[in-house]
Amino acid sequence: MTNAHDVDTRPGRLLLLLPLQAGLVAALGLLVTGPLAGRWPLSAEDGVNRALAARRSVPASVFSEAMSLLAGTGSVIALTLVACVVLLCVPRVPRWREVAFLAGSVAAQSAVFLLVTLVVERPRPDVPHLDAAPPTSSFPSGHVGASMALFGGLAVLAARRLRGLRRYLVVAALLLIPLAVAGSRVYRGMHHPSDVLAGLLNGACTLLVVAGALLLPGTGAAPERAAGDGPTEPRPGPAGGRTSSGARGRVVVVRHPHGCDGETAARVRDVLRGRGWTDQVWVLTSAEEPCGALAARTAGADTALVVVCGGDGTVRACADVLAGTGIPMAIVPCGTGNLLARNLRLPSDAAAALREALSGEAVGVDVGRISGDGLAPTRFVVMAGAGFDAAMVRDASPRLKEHLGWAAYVLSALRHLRDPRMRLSIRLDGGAPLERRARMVVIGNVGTLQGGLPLLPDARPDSGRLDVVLLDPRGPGGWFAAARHLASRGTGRGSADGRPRPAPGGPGRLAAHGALEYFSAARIDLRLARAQPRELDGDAFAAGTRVTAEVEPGALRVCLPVPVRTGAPGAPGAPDEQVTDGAEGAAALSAGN
Ligand SMILES: Nc1ncnc2c1ncn2[C@@H]1O[C@H](COP(=O)(O)OP(=O)(O)OP(=O)(O)O)[C@@H](O)[C@H]1O
Repeated sequence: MTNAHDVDTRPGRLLLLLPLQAGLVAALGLLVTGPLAGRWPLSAEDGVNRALAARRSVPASVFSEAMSLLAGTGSVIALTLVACVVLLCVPRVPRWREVAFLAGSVAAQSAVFLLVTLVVERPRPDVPHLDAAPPTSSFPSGHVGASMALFGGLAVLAARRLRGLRRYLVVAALLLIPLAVAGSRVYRGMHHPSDVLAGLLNGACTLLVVAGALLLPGTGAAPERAAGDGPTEPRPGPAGGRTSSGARGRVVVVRHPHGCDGETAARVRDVLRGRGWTDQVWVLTSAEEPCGALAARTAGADTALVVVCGGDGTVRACADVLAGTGIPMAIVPCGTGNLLARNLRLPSDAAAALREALSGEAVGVDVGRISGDGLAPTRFVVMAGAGFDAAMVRDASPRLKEHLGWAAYVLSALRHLRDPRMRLSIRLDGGAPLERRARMVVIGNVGTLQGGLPLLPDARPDSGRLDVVLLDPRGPGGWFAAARHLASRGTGRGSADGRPRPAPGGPGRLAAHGALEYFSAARIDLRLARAQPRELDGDAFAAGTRVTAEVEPGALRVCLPVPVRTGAPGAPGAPDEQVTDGAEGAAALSAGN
């Protein structure tokens, strides 16, 4: 549990470690030049310098000169300035905190270095020098310390931003630079090996201290605000009136650590504090507990709001706990698909979504309750599926998801285009079973996929019903017709076959030459002839033959911005054209109208 109040003073306290660090490096320098001088391994250092000086070559000298130039004072200042300008101008939201970290690390390292050289005096190695020797002590190496602060600092930022293989490659490449500078300085006869080790140590310690002060979530550094951010004063919000002391109640923040990185978490924390939610309890999700300890945190406690920082899987797991409790949920989209957030028209930026949600109203949204063989009763908020889409979800590579986002699902889908059709029977609201063949069956609470593709054009999160689509394309022509139908609905262009018509001999509505069949019901019972892969809100579940889904109208209170738009975005003439304002609109959605 982390309380925002507990961490306010940490940055100041951590920066106090810098003088301590200067003292330690200076003490090390005094040891190296005093009692330890002449003892192994320091006694071997002159030999190393002499051996390198004796083996100098043109390529090595050119390389070492380039490295020394790169780590020179002028280059480090210029590169730091460029990096800071890039951090401020290139991302959508200026990265003030990262700028402060980088510039602060470079400046703090130099300050510690200068302080140490006031105390420690060590002559340069007794070999020919390839550079003019600066007046400072040989211990520690300023070039190496500066390059560690700058390139090591960039490595820290890259490690926070990048994912997968790219992260390791970039971080390794950046960390190699100070090592190459260290070797170059010894090669050029400018430093003993222990000088460059002390430079590396000084740079690394500076990074640790400054990162601890400025980058860790909850360090209480100046809030980072996007352009157009609202005022920081607490405003009327979706839930949880103020206590007598003026503060709001407790907010539990559920954080999927992979999707919601440290910086996003810090922005979420800042937005919440700016809106008066100072009593924050943070819980982390895990593969085994996709909503962390949310149930324990909300059981019996006075939780006024739950903020979910994750993708649809995390939102689903939290919704399963919160449905029916009345505790409102705010969604901070941090996943790959974020389909519920998209369908509810929340901004894709995490902090912006939270700000808008907190400025709006908590309204009732339907959830689906689902069970089956090997599927313990649980809930979903987006879509549940069996067949093609579940196989696609199951086989999407996590690594590709990290690099390509939802395009990874498209690649996975291509592998399953030729999967065999399923035989199934479907019962709607306890009616007679309908026998069908299909490649995929999807039951949806909302209907729009990535790119505005309306898989279930009539689905609305407040309809009090669930929508169903069966996909049964025959051959490439069928797939093309289905794709064209969905795409034309997505862009608002109707096709000749675009109008769904009643299915002959059943309650469904056919479209795309019969490749798509739509239903709607409050309860759906599915029987599959053979065990099929199944998915809930983008997470694969065990294969099985039975699925029962039932709607729980308005069971989940979700904080939505006002004006409230309802319906499937992108569907022409569909409810997404409706825009209602303020509390009235929220109330209408809440009532499932
Ligand atoms: N700390 C964790 N480490 C590994 N897996 C986790 C962790 N926390 C949650 N998970 C798993 O992540 C899945 C939920 O991920 P989530 O849906 O939030 O992200 P996503 O798949 O990227 O987003 P989306 O569903 O929007 O595409 C669950 O299957 C859960 O078991």
